[in-house]
Amino acid sequence: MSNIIYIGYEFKVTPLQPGVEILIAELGYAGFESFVETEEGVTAYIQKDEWNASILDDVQILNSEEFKIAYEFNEIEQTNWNEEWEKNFNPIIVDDVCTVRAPFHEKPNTQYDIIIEPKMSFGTGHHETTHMMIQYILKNDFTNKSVLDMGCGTGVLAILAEMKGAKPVDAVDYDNWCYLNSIENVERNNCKNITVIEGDASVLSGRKYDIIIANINRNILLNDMETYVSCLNQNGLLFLSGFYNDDIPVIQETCEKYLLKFEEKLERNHWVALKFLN
Ligand SMILES: C[S@@+](CC[C@H](N)C(=O)[O-])C[C@H]1O[C@@H](n2cnc3c(N)ncnc32)[C@H](O)[C@@H]1O
Repeated sequence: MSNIIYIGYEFKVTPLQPGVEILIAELGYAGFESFVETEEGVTAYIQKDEWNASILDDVQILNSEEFKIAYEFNEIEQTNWNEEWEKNFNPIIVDDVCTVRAPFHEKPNTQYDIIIEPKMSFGTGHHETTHMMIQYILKNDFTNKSVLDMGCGTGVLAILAEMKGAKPVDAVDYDNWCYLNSIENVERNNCKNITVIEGDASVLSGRKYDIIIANINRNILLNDMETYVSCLNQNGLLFLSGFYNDDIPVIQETCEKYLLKFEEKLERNHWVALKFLN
């Protein structure tokens, strides 16, 4: 990884909160991979290969009158992500029962302890959508269920699914770096029932699952919904996240078109996660 070129954006944000929190969420969905909070705002990183000149066009907070945001960007060669993460990645605890932490953090007392070497993949539990998907996995029965984690990022949701008794579990991501990072994290957590697959919805043909978890984004979910539903067993569950409250009608309408039944909504900071029954 050491020779990958990144573009680093240094944002100065006033007022700092909730400006930085909203900005990070929006940048994550624009394709930025990692964030380091600073005294004045946040520095966000994206691989040069993923960057384009209109990368910030959909980041709405930049046009908001509530926040003053200035930025500059530079090309950088980042060589020591571990050191960066060690300084900036705190463990998170979900509902007092599940900790997501890095290998260098102390072992917690929670029932579930997930160790993630986050490097550059989305999925440390810090994002609202990951947090809500963890909550869904914690409160639903995964024992002996076949599970698909679509858009697995670090593999965190697949790992928790296995810890909750799911098997077999497929973890799919189209990003090569996420694919490799998920394999590492699956091994690090001694998971035995997870297969990590590199690809998009086209790799799903012919596969069947009792539960599908997909934390991606509105457009990919809408685009691939038909495929997901075709892979879902009767009475199977579909958990979706990666979109905002405002997106619920279009997501729900698409799910209902494929005869899924809406069951539950979770919400954090305008982000939502939905549960559907087949
Ligand atoms: C929002 S992150 C979620 C990561 C993790 N599941 C979590 O909950 O934290 C979305 C992930 O989906 C992957 N992704 C985006 N579009 C995809 C597609 N069409 N097929 C497979 N993976 C995709 C991205 O590479 C990214 O890792």
